[in-house]
Amino acid sequence: MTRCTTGDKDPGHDGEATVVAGPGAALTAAPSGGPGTRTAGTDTEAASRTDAVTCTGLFHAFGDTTAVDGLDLSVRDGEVFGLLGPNGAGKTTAIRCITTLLPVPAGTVHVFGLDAARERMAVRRLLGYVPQQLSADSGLTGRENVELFARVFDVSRRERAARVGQALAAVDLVDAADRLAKTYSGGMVRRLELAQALVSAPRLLILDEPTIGLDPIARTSVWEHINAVRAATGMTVLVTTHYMDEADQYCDRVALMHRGRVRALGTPDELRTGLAERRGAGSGEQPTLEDVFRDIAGSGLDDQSGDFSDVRSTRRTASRVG
Ligand SMILES: Nc1ncnc2c1ncn2[C@@H]1O[C@H](COP(=O)(O)OP(=O)(O)OP(=O)(O)O)[C@@H](O)[C@H]1O
Repeated sequence: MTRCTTGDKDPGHDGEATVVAGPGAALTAAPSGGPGTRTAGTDTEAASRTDAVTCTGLFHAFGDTTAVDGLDLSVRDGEVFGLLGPNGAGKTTAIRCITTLLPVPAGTVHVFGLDAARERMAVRRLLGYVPQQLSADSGLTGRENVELFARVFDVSRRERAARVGQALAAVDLVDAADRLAKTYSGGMVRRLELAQALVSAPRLLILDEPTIGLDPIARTSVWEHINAVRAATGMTVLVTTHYMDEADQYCDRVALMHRGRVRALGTPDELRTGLAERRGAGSGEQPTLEDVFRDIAGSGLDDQSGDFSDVRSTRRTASRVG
C-alpha cells in the first residue's frame, strides 16, 4: 500500500492565557441525522445537548516534549469546528487522542458522551477520520479503496455496494471510480479519502489538514464536498488547517491553538471583532484571523513555532499517490 511520508516536528512549550469569544459564540446545527439547516441558538440550548467532542485538561507528552498541555475544548453537535495553529501546536496529537489512536494519559476526552479512554471501540464506530498521511492505495481503483474501508468498518455485506456508491457520489468520483487511484489528481485523492471516511456514515468526521498541498481550485472543491455532505447528513466536522482563509470561510467556530493549549475560541467574526475592539477605534483595517492569532500568541509565535507564512512554505508535504 502506498502511503505518504511525514517530516520533522518542532518542540512545543507552555505559556499564555486563553481568550474565549462570546456570548452565544456560534450558530447551532441541526441534530445528527437531520438536515443541515442551521438556526441561531443560545448557550443554554447548546449545553443541553451532548457535545460531539469534549476535552478537559487533556495532556499528552512524547518523552520530554509536551505536545498537548491541558487542552479544554468542546465541539458542538453538527458544527464545523476548525482547530488552527502553527507547526507543533499540538493539533494532530489532540486529534489522535480524540480518535483513540493515542492514549489519554491525563485529562478526559469524550465523543458524544463516550469516554475515549475507556470506550475506544464505541468511539471509533462514531468516527470518520482522514489523516494527514495519504491513506489511499495507489494500486487499487477508487471503488476498491472505498470498499476496503467499508469492510474495515464492518459495513454489512448487504449494504456495502450501495454505501460505497453513495460515498463515491458524494465526492463526485462516480465516473472515475473504476480507474486506479494512481491516475488521480491530488484533489481527487483527497476526495477519495473523504469517501473512505464517509462510507461508515460517521456522526463525527475528523479531517487533519484536508487541503494541504492542493491548488486553490482543488481546495475549494474539497470544502464544497465537505459542506454538501454536512448539509445532507448533519454530521459534525472537526478539521485542522493552517489556511486561515479557509477557516474563516468554512468553519462555524475556530479554536486557535498554540503550544498545546487553546488560546482563543469563537466564531471567526467574534474573534476578529474582539481584536478590533481591543485595538480601539481608528486602528485601521478590520483584523484578519491571522492578526488575532499574532495578538494572542505574541512574540512566542516568531521563535520556535514559526508563523503561518513560514508554515505554508516549510511544513511537511505528503507524497502523492503513485
Ligand atoms: N510521534 C511523536 N514523537 C515525538 N514527538 C512528537 C510526535 N508527534 C508529535 N510530536 C511532537 O509533539 C508536538 C506537537 O506536534 P503535533 O504534530 O501534534 O503538532 P501539530 O500542531 O499537529 O503540527 P503540524 O501542523 O506540524 O502537524 C511537536 O513538538 C512534535 O514535535
